[in-house]
Amino acid sequence: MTPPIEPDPQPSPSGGEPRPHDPGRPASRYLAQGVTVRFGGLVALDDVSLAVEPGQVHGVIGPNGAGKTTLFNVCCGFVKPNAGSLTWDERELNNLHAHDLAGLGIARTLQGVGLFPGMSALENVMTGAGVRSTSGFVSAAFGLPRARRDEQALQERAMQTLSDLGAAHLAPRYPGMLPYPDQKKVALARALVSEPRLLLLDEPAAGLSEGEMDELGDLVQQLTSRMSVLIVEHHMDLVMRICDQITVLDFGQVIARGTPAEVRDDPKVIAAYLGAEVSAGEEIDTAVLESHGTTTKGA
Ligand SMILES: Nc1ncnc2c1ncn2[C@@H]1O[C@H](COP(=O)(O)OP(=O)(O)OP(=O)(O)O)[C@@H](O)[C@H]1O
Repeated sequence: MTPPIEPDPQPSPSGGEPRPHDPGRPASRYLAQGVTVRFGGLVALDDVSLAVEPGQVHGVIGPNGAGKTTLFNVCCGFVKPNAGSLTWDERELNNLHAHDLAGLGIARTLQGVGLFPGMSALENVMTGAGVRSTSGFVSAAFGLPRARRDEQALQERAMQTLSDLGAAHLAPRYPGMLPYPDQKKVALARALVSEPRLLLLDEPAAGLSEGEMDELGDLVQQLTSRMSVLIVEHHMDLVMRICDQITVLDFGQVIARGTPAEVRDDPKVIAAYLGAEVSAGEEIDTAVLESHGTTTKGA
């Protein structure tokens, strides 16, 4: 049986090593409870629950078609579940829409980077922070001083965010001119510029080289001092390295949850990836995982 979600557990940090105490640490918990999604006769998610604990990285994995993207889409308001609830800041998110996220302190990146082609990288990043602009529509429309000051501050913050990702040089360039990994950096900067408290990442490592993936992993771990992270990802090495907790889906159901070590050694997880029962305790053969819809570092 899948272990139940504990009422309010202490964070269980990656690899069992306690994270250093940080007074500015995030305090909110993101909960999905009993989420069910049907597409016609197909049950894509069946009573799925997960908890993203404050300041943790929570991974969602599973073979192809397991329901990972559907769960991600529910968490960011793209798909309305047939049953179940989402809770954030101890408040139930009834009828969540994607456009509500920014106001809730939640940001996301998608599989397709979705940058605006007619805007520079810097302008794209600035769009991610629109909600934090304090000047009203009228002052913006008439170019009043307050709007100009806001615009200036926003531009500086967007530049700083790009710079933090080592991407300041991309600022004036247009997405169509950028290689895919750089487009992903800009998309990540656009999510981070709003200073979210929860970051939802859908396959952020897709299309990245081994070195870029290492960099991404380090970055995500650094972000946990300011935010919690939910990540859907195929690259097993990355997931195992950076996640504190992992939820494993198969055929729309949670088949396991726990630390990377717990999940890696779970016979149900191994069987789901291999499509057959194998002996408990056997290491997941990463080459086999690859051929079952899960890629490893550098794949
Ligand atoms: N909009 C949709 N309409 C109908 N069926 C859908 C829709 N979206 C997903 N599905 C089905 O729901 C199931 C779960 O799909 P989902 O994309 O969530 O899985 P996944 O784990 O993300 O797969 P992958 O790793 O291949 O991206 C699949 O059987 C898929 O075909």
